[in-house]
Amino acid sequence: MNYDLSQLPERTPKPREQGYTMVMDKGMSLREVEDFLEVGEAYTDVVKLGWATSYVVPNLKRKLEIYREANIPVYFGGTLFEAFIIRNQFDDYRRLLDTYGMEYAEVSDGSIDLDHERKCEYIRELSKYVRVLSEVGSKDAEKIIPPYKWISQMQTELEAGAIKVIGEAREGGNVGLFRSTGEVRSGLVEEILTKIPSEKILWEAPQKAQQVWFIKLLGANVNLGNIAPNEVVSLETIRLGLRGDTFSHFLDMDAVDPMFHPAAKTSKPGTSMPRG
Ligand SMILES: C=C(OP(=O)(O)O)C(=O)O
Ligand SMILES: O=S([O-])[O-]
Repeated sequence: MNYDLSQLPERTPKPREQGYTMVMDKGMSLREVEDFLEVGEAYTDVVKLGWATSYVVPNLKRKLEIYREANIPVYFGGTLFEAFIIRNQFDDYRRLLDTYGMEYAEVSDGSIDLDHERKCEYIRELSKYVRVLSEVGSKDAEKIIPPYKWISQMQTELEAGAIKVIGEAREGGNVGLFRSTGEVRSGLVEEILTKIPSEKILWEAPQKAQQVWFIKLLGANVNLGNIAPNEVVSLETIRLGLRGDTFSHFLDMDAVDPMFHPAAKTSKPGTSMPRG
């Protein structure tokens, strides 16, 4: 960090198992990746090449090399996995992972109806070769999966070998974990957390209000995903309580200047905490 500041929540150091930031690259140029890494490298744990953009982007090999040089693992979006599966090309998908030297893969069923036992077989098979992130939740806003199903799918996918389970939100943050307005399905999240340890879950939370909600609930080291590359530094400040949204959240009120104690605030108007 550039200077000292007290009372910050402790962030897990890289390589992290917890406190993950998963960034979504939906087609950045090589130069954009380099620029992004200049500021985002320290705060990025894994990059997803969104859905099937890896089929289309030029210079894919070089792009993967640049991320590799920065020690940031990359995986192809789950939609690409689904695009191979629906075409009966699972063996081709495995070869693709091999050809590009991928160390991570996502197994999802956000756009297809996949028998759950079969999904677990794919997780078991791929986890022999790569670290598997499996995703629960549909991309279809009409398909509301009840909490008990989220939980049983997450449990069985972790048992099948997934290192983490991803909660679906899409790039917009308006399905799966969220309502169409972007509001968190808080009852769903709280119910999931009664059964699945939060360090095993990577919550897709592309909108700032969603990131804030999870950080307030689960702390600075919650795993968050589908973060836009140009939001990574902002997210880090929110994790640290250095943006208005979480400004007071991590402070020990006994250690702050008494002028800013809530009691002082009510008795002396005009000395309230600055918002920023
Ligand atoms: C993020 C998305 O999907 P994937 O996990 O396939 O990248 C999406 O469809 O918005
Ligand atoms: O919709 S819920 O689970 O808050």
